[in-house]
Formats: sequence, C-alpha cells, structure tokens
Amino acid sequence: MASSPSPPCAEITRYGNSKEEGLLMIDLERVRKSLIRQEDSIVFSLIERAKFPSNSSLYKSSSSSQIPGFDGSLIQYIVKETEILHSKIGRYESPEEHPFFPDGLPLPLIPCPPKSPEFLHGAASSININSTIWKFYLEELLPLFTKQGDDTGSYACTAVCDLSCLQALSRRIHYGKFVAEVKFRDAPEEYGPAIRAQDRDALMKLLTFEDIEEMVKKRVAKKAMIFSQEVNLKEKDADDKQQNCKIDPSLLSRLYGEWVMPLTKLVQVEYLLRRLDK
Ligand SMILES: O=C(O)C(=O)C[C@]1(C(=O)O)C=C[C@@H](O)C=C1
Repeated sequence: MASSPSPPCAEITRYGNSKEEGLLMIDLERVRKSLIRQEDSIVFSLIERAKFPSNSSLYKSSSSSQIPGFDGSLIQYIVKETEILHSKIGRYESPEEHPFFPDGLPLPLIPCPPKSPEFLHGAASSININSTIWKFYLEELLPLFTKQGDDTGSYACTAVCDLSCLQALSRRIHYGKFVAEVKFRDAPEEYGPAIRAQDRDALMKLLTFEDIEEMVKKRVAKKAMIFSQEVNLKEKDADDKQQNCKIDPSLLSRLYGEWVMPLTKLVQVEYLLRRLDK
C-alpha cells in the first residue's frame, strides 16, 4: 500500500491509495530510528575527514584568490557550487535538506514529483540554522578531530569530506523539525499553552529527555570505536581496538552532547514557536 513519498524524503512514508486519502505516517519511534541511522553517516564522514590534516588555509579567503569573480574561501566556493548543482536536480525541494548558501539558488531543471500533503507546518521552511552549524564545524569541531598540518595536495579531497560532514550534520540537526512535529501531534494539549505563551524555556523542558540523550552519547562513542577499527582477521583484545581508532570515540559523545543535540533542540524550539502560526 505504501507509495513513494513526495517530495523525496528518505524516512517518511505516505500510505493510502490516492493522493487525497494519503496520510503521512510518522511517529517518535520512527523519527528516532532515522536519527540513529543518521549517526552512521556522521561518524563515517568524520572518520573520512580525519584522514587529512587540518589544512587551515582552505578556510581562509586567500585560498580562492585564483578563482575569478569569487570572494570567499575555497571551502565556501566548493560548497556554494555544489549546492547550485544540487538545487538544479531538486535536492532542496525535500524538507529534510537545507542549503548553506540559500541566496539565489536556481530552480530545479528536472521535474519534481507532485507535492503530497505536507507533514510539517509551513513555517518550517523559514528555519535554517546552517550558519551556526558552519561556524561550529569550522571553528570548534575541526580543530578537535584533525591533526595540525597543511597539505596543499589534499585540499580538494579535504573540502569534499568537509562537505559530507556539513551536510550530514545539517540534515540531522534540522531533523529536529520532524521530531518537534511528532511531539506536538502526540501532545498538543501540553505544547499548546507554551507555544501560545511563546515560552522557550517551557518548550525546551517539554521536549528534553535526558535519559535518551545519555544513550545517544554512549551509542555514538561506541559507533566511533567500532566503525574506525582496523578490521583484522586475527582476534584482537578490547584495549587494542580502542587504541587503533581512527577517531577518538569520546569526541563523538562530546560532539553530540555539546553541539548536535543542543542544536537539534534549538531547531525543535524554533519550529514549535511557529507551530500555531496561521
Ligand atoms: O529523541 C528525542 O526525543 C529528541 O528530541 C532528539 C534528541 C536528540 O537530539 O537526539 C533531542 C532531545 C531529547 O532530549 C533527546 C534526544
């Protein structure tokens, strides 16, 4: 009975025989499953980025001086140009995707499937915190999990890895919109008064589950350890596995505890504040 979703959301399935009766089925368990799956992409993309040194010149304006007519760093150039291409093929028609440089993006050149009933409130499209994600990634995260060094020969590959990391983090953090919508639908009588009072603190309290956050932090650290092991056919002991990690597992739990979950919650609050807008 399930037909493919439209716009192309990876995780949301539309049920029903016709467009009119189609219902978007999504619950907290399903949303959390998606967040768990997205952890894999984040951990893998960070492992890939950690192969290269910090390459800090890549993030300075001078790095793109040879590109005519472009004012910005090489990483900005690569992300901007990639987003132009992705926009032409309809990537940003999906409510799960958010560009880092939204101004002046071209419309899709290929036909996008007709829109099914929106799951999110219309105000969702006005929420994009990628400028905050960009800043924390470049200024706080990169110095933590890359080794100091400059290798001009690897700039392009480094930037491509940065792009994957940024996109994976952005998708996960903005997924807070879906989490918030599900929570609101589950308990409108609890969220309604806080929304009408525009009470950020009350909303934050309502949507926070500390036990889940602890579990998430432990799980991502474990994933970092497992995914970044050298796979060896000979059995290794646990200490050995820990030492050979390509990325420090405790960094992953710190990343989630200090940035990923707080920013996901910020997106949830921003969304809920607008949830009853007409
Ligand atoms: O699972 C939830 O309920 C969420 O809102 C997601 C999330 C997270 O970002 O992982 C955020 C807030 C909660 O405190 C727990 C976890």
